[in-house]
Amino acid sequence: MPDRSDTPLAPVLLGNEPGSFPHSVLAERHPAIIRQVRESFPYAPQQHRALDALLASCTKGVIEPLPADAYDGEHWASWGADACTGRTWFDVPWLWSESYFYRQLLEAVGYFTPGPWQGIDPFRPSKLAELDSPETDEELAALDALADRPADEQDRALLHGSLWGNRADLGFRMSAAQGEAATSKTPPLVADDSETLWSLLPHSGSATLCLIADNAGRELVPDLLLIARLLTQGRVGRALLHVKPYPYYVSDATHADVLDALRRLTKAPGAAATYGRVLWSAMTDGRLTVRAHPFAAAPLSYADMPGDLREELAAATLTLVKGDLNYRRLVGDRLWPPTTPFTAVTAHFPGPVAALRTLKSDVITGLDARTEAALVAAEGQKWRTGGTHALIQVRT
Ligand SMILES: O=P(O)(O)OC[C@@]1(O)O[C@H](CO)[C@@H](O)[C@@H]1O
Repeated sequence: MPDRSDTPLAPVLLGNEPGSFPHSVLAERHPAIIRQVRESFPYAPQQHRALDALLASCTKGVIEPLPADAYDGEHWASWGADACTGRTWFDVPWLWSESYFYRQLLEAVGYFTPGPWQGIDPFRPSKLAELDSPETDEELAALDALADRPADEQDRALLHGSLWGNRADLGFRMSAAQGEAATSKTPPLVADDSETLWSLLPHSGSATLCLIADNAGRELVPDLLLIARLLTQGRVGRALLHVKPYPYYVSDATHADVLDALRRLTKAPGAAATYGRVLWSAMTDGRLTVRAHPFAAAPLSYADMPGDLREELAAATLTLVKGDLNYRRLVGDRLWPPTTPFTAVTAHFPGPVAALRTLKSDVITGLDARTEAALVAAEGQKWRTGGTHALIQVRT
């Protein structure tokens, strides 16, 4: 396995280059998210004023500190707040800027302030709409036909459901054209280590799986279906589902979203309800546990994870890391040459790890030179951010 120390560090992504994808997220997507949040609930004048102030700060101003009594002030101090405060949002690491934006957005709507708005998720209306959509009905109905297929086909379908479910993230839809297909000249999967993934989960009933979730709604539903399948097939004996401690990156899953998705499954007709019951009983007997570690919303790479989380992930047979943002945190939010070995940039991870991700940002590693050349020849650099390609990468 290539060692991390053999791999020169690539530049950290910043948002200060006009025309770049990170710049467009800070300059266009964040103001659009503030607009969306204003419309999500009848917020009071002081909340609108706080949103005005955040809009001014994040587009034309500098990074402001959290309130002195913020419950997580110490976390943010240890995550680099002092070094970033007073600088523009465009000049600090992009990952830091984005993560802090969501923290300040929740501050503005009173999510952490004792009172009637405490704990009200500004993104819940859009998450619920997605869960209630006809597309979700169709996806769940497809489970009925799947039940008659051979076991390995069912495994594969549910793995791919979880993988491509990552395309359905609500923040991403604000800036990407929907429905674009990968060109016929380039494969939808740019890397596929799924055979290795399955070999790590034999039918022994003894494996522990950690799944680090990404989005709620149409991504979390197939993630839960995959967990149910792995539990019923004995490929996994115990599963830990890691979600965010508070609403984040528009549609990221929280514990409340897990419960909404689970209720959606148990109330559905046909096979979907059976999956729902499997998950319900696994939660009640302790085979499926939901975790919301503060580090899940940290603006840092997983290389910097704290000891308690490291210990938990070290004990897992496999950790499945879902989505684009988690991929950025797994390999480091850097402009790596695409052929940089995935095994080298994930050498820090405490145990076997698999990334399931659709490509929605510039960060990419682990491609072979031929695949990269074919992608560039067909699409320029659009394949990196368009969400039309995906990968399954494993480090054992
Ligand atoms: O993690 P996810 O939901 O797959 O994607 C998150 C995302 O939409 O947000 C970031 C930009 O804000 C990008 O990394 C990525 O495109």
